[in-house]
Amino acid sequence: MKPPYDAAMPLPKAELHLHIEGTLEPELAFALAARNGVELSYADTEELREAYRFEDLQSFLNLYYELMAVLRTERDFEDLANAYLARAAAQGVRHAEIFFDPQAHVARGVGIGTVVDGLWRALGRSEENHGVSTRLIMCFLRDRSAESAMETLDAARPHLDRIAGVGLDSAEVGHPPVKFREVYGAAAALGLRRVAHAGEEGPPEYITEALDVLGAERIDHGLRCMEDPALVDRLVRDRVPLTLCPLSNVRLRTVDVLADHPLPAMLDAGLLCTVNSDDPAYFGGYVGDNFDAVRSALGLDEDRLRELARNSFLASFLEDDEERRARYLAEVEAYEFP
Ligand code: HPA
Ligand SMILES: [Zn+2]
Repeated sequence: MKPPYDAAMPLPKAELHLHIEGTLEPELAFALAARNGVELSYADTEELREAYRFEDLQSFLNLYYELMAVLRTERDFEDLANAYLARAAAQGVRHAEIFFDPQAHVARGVGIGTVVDGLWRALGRSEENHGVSTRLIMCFLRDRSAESAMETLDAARPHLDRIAGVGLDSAEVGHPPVKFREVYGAAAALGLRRVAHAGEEGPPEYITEALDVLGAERIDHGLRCMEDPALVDRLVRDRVPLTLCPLSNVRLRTVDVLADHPLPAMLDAGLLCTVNSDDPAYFGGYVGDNFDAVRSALGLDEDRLRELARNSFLASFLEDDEERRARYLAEVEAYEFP
């Protein structure tokens, strides 16, 4: 068992926006390809890394879905999750709420049971092995049909004891939240928490819809709320958390350069912002790297960094374990910057 708090650790934080498939590092992709006899269309890790030049969300998603072909067995998902948890722990992550994309696996003939059981082999022992508490959030792919989302929720029923909530990801524009009204209603009736990607590439109206139609409790990204002052007022008033991913925004060209990122303006506006890594293997850094990058590019001071860490625990789904949340928050307040 790891000690609960070590002053030599980085700033304690929760990670709330992390796609487990987006933690597939090139080295692990090649190792799993070899283990499973899967042919990749890249000669080596260097050639694969060359492909990590994205124009937008879709160009990233194309590679993200392609590389998933190497994930086939429970052990693959276990190894993937353990690799992430070890890296996250080293960057101060104490709690992680982890997305996974079952439809992308089921479409390749890998059942949802393989995915959940495999991930759980790592997550179920994460506290002992990594000192990180976890939750699992099942995402629906918004560029697939509403019927497919509902089938996915049905297929997940035997596994709901290990799934804390549902989310919505993949290609945003043209796939408004309203498309998923029914499945979110069904998820709520099953007692699942609800989050949704909105306002990454899509317009501010998608954020409003995610709140009003889907009952989203957190907005993933939400960057484009800044185009609508009335929406910002609402998000501030209702303390709706936003899970921002600064390095992702630069890599997917939502923001030109990190120095132009609206995070400082969003914090000044009183928004409950958190900093996360999204797909760290693809976007050049894990959550601690995102903290370091915004610290240097945006000149955030220690009070702001502590606020971001505090927000991450306030925004987390730890309502079922308030004692733990209080412990994490105390660690944030006690943290001494080096
Ligand atoms: O950043 C993202 N946005 C939308 N869908 C995703 N699926 C993985 N990463 C992302
Ligand atoms: Zn995301």
